[in-house]
Amino acid sequence: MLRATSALFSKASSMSSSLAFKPCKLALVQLAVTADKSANLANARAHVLEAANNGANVIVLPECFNSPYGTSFFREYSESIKDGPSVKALSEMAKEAKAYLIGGSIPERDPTNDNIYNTCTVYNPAGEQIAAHRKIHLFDIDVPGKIRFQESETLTAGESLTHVDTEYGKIGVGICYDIRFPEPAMIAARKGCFAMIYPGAFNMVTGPLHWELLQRARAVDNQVYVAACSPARDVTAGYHAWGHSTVVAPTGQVVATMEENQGIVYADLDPQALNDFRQSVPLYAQRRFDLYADVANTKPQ
Ligand SMILES: NC(=O)CCC(=O)C(=O)O
Repeated sequence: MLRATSALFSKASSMSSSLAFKPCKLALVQLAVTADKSANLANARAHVLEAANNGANVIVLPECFNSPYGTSFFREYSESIKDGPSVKALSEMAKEAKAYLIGGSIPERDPTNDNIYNTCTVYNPAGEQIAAHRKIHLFDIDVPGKIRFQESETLTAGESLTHVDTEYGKIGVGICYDIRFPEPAMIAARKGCFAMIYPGAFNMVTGPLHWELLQRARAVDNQVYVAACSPARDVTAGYHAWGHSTVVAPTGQVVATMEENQGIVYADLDPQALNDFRQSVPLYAQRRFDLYADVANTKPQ
């Protein structure tokens, strides 16, 4: 499904923030993930090359694409992001595809402290690892009778925000539950990122409620592109991913999405559309940080 960004926002005015970035084609690979790590890597490679053959310049894989998603699997599947088999495969894929690769996430074991992180590594078209984002908000929820998941049983949270320079412009990266927190997306946008990209794996309870809503919220709040890339749903697995990998425009409109099966969704990211909307609705010139700069020091009551 592809919908064009509305022409409603094509008028320019002078009070705005405009971003210089180059158009690019984004591909989200909604991968079918199994318990076989090598098979997952081979499947990822085939889909990354397919996306590149179809003209994608920036290709995204899902959260936990090389391992089943579950706290009992993270340590068993974990590996180093310096020289483990998954990062080697990702680097080769990016090089072969001649595209930027936002490599979903993998369970990372840090050999210096034995901690396990949920980590997204990013590669340039030469296959060089140019960033690593460790999920900063761990997915710990308990919806009685519906879903309880506690990443913190085995994972450690990351400690930094991630903004990646590419030849198309700067991209902010988060992982799944990170999207629930507006602040990292806002900071990324203010630092000049034109897109926030989230490998993610929502579930059958919160997916229908919030997956698209959160992407649209982060996009419209910050007037940036937002994309979230899920694994395909596997009803035989312990965790049933929602699927529905989606791209949202800076207007808040869904420009590309899909259902729950394995596949690739594409979207053209266009600086003109972003800048036109920022000129029509000039939030960046209108913000009142004099009234709400202190939000981080305001304790919830
Ligand atoms: N893998 C995750 O972080 C899942 C997040 C999720 O489902 C949510 O509701 O938030």
